[in-house]
Amino acid sequence: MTIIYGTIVHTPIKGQLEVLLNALLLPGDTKVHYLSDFQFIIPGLIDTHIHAPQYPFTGTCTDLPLTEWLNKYTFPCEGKFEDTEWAKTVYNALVRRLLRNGTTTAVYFASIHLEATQILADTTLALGQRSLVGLVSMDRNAPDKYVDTTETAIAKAEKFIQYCLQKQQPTRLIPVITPRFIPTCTIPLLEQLGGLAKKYNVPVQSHISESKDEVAFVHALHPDVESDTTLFDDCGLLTNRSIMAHGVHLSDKDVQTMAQRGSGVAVCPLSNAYFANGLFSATRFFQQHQLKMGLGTDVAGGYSPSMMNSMRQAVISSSFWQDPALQVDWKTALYMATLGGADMIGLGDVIGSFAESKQLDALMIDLRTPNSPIDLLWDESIELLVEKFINVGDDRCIIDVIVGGKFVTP
Ligand SMILES: Nc1nc2[nH]cnc2c(=O)[nH]1
Ligand SMILES: [Zn+2]
Repeated sequence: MTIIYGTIVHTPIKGQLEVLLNALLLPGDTKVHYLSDFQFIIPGLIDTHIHAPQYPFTGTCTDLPLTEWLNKYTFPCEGKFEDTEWAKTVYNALVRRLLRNGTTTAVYFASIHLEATQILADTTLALGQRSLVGLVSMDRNAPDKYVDTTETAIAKAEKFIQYCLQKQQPTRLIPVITPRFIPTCTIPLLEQLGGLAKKYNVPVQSHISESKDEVAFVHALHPDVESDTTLFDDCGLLTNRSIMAHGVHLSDKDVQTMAQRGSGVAVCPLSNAYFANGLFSATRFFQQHQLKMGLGTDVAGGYSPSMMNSMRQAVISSSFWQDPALQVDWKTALYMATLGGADMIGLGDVIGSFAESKQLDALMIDLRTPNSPIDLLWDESIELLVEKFINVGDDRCIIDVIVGGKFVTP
């Protein structure tokens, strides 16, 4: 058995940091880790929205509006995952990179390929990352080489769900129904995916009211439909396990509907800065509708695979609201990246904060590690140390990564 003794920091209540000087009991070997004054433990970070097959072009190609970006860069890159060797190479690199950056749970969009999506699921299990994985469904408005028919899309989605369920790892590997977004899905496809979500009681993910061009595209396809929200709802895709990315152009009525269904938004502030043509009203939607929310990187629409950059961008972008009451502070960003995200993805009883009844997903942080990006020049309270880590720390400060009580540091 391993005991970690030292400072533990988490956000059990939105906007509030709790610091515990305590001991954590871990199943495993028989060592005692005593943390130094510059080390502390925080919950593992949860990326609630990331596109695994877009990892090769992360950090480039953000020069076009969403629909042009999809056609020029994204669909061609995702299409290459027909090649299973390529999928193994990329997914192995990605999952390691995410673990190194403290992402202990990730909610993935894969591609339309069954084998490559199974490889992503296997890779997360093998490397010890908790994951929710979706095989992408689309049956129109995509290149001929990278699109399914309604029938093949449904058959693949169902096969992938069965593949994951048969692994019997209900808190480790969860299959997700994944209509890409409304423009690439016919209504029969959306309805049948809603049927699968119900049949297997699995989560749903998609993109919702992301950008001006996306909203216009949906309006051109469905002039009589009020919004993405009403169409998803009509197709049975807004459940208490629905994870909808972006939501920058949701109306209050949409948010009310989502909140009533128990659905949540994966807020992706970095990619919103490039594609969304607006700011997400996180604080207002939480206060007025108690909307569930997590944070996502949205790689590669977001240029960074690190959730630290998502947290920072959540704070930075919210500073553009004139009203200080609408801004997001770093503690709230940490909450969204941990317990907020856990609640939204249906794992709030399992991970996201420290409690005896929960599994232990945690990061060991060291601000005095060799090569640390942080110079500590005077005495600072633990709260200031955590704030410094959130704002200027990086993977060099994350010295250990623990999932389910097991060290999975790459
Ligand atoms: N950001 C983003 N939005 C989308 N909408 C449909 N597909 C995508 C995608 O891959 N990334
Ligand atoms: Zn996305």
